[in-house]
Amino acid sequence: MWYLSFRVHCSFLFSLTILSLFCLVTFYTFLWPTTDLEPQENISKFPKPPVDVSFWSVLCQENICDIKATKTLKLTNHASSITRQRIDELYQLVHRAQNDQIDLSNIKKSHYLDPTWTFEKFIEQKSKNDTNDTSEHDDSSDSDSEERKKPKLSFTNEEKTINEHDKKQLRYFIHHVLAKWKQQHLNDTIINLADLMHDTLAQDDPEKLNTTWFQFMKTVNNLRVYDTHSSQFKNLFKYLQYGKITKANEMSHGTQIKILLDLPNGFQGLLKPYRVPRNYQTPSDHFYFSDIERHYAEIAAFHVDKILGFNRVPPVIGRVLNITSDIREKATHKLARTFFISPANNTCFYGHCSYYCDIEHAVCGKPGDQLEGSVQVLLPESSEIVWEEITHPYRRSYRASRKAKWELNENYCYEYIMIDEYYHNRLLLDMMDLSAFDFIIGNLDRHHMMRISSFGNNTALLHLDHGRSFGRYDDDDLSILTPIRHCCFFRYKTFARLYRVYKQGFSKLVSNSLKTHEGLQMILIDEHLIAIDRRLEIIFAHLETCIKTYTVKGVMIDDGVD
Ligand SMILES: Nc1ncnc2c1ncn2[C@@H]1O[C@H](COP(=O)(O)OP(=O)(O)OP(=O)(O)O)[C@@H](O)[C@H]1O
Ligand SMILES: [Mn+2]
Repeated sequence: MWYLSFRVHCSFLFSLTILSLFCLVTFYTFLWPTTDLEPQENISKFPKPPVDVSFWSVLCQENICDIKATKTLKLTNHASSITRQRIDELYQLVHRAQNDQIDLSNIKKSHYLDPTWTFEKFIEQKSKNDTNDTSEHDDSSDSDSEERKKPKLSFTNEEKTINEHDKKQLRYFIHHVLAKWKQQHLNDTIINLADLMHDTLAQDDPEKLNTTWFQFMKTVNNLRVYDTHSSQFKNLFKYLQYGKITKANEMSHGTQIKILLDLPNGFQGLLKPYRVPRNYQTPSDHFYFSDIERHYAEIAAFHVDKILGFNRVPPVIGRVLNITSDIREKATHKLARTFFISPANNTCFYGHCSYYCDIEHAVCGKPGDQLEGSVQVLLPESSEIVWEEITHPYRRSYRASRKAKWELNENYCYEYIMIDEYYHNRLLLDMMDLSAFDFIIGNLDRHHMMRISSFGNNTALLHLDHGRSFGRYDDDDLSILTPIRHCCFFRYKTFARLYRVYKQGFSKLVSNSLKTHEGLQMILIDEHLIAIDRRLEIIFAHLETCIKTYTVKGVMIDDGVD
């Protein structure tokens, strides 16, 4: 009996040992991987250097308010070469010069630095060498068919480039021409889109005259595309953000997916869907022309333009859509055919376009049917409202193997822009404004400039298409400032506005504007906010260099445009 009890005890102890061993092994097997993760979690608490988020990995992230996407290291402010004090001094210099302007428009030829120099004679003399040489000026491989005839200017072998004397005279001539332009347009009446469309609508579609859309069109004029103080501006966002979508159609222009939404009360919106998260950085081996468009960049660009006081970006707001009820069920047959259910059971579509419109780069609802996007008010185009598309003279080559002319010629502004009468009006300084704006938002993709020619000569450039801006926050692409660096002309009024936002804290203003007026979260991560402050200083540094070379009055121009 004792022996039996001893054996039972032994086998019990034995089983207990085996069980404990089993538990220990199981414990380690299951626990090891978790404890293995712990150090990684700890590491992730430390700031990592900013790295490229690859296109493939980011597509797997959720596309609603992806603020959870790994936050990267806050960059320390890169020093620009200019101090706060110097920027203040520059402002004083510019301000004084502006109050002390002479009326250049009434100055006769005798006041030219060289009274024998005239623009006509200069062109005539230079054109002599040009007659047979067409290849030199044919930039058609860079651009789509350019209908406008550009002036031709070439130089003899002995004189490879424009000489210093002619450059000086040409600069003076530009000041003179823009002063004259200011005089001619000082009393221009402001024209709005509603007035341009009124008569035709009254005849063909009188009901449209009573829509909120028509009311908004009254605030889109030749100088700016909205008025922040108007009730129309405030109302507009309700339609873009919440208006019931009645039709979803693909927009045929452009190279990436964009959906035209029919909204209530006559509005139409241009939807750019979520593609990548806020901390996406364009891979450094990607060219600007293959960069994927970002909905948050469209939204951020609108706010930056508004804070800078240009008011040239048609209003945009973020919207959370239901991919099925807002898009699929309202889609045209052509668009609807590209919808499918992904292996993760999400509704997706890819549409038709030349970049990223395939099943590998589909736009998917996630989580569930939800999809974020930017919705921009669509401005009309009709027989009364004619748009003008100007090939940007500083456009990039859009080829990996080729550089554009402006990249190889430091005198490009003198030889191609200043001599071209097409720029002898507000367009020249609108282009400088655009250069500053594009530099701030990091937009390399300004292939064309758009304006509404039905407004006449005094028509502002519209700032459209910023889907490829905010591509990098750790790099400032100085080449975007080439028009300013080459031409060294800038508007007094723009300078004053840049300085005002600089003093008030540029990124703070942008970030407040986003917080107050934008529904989507964290449109610009801190790294981008730091970058825009830094870039504003770099613009001042560029202007300082221009001023050192050409004096304040040689650089700053008042063409009457606010
Ligand atoms: N808000 C708007 N109102 C009216 N027309 C617009 C608006 N936004 C864009 N467009 C028109 O649609 C065209 C294409 O839009 P957008 O440039 O945004 O597309 P994209 O795919 O980026 O084009 P690309 O690849 O050629 O740069 C513009 O050039 C302009 O003519
Ligand atoms: Mn584009």
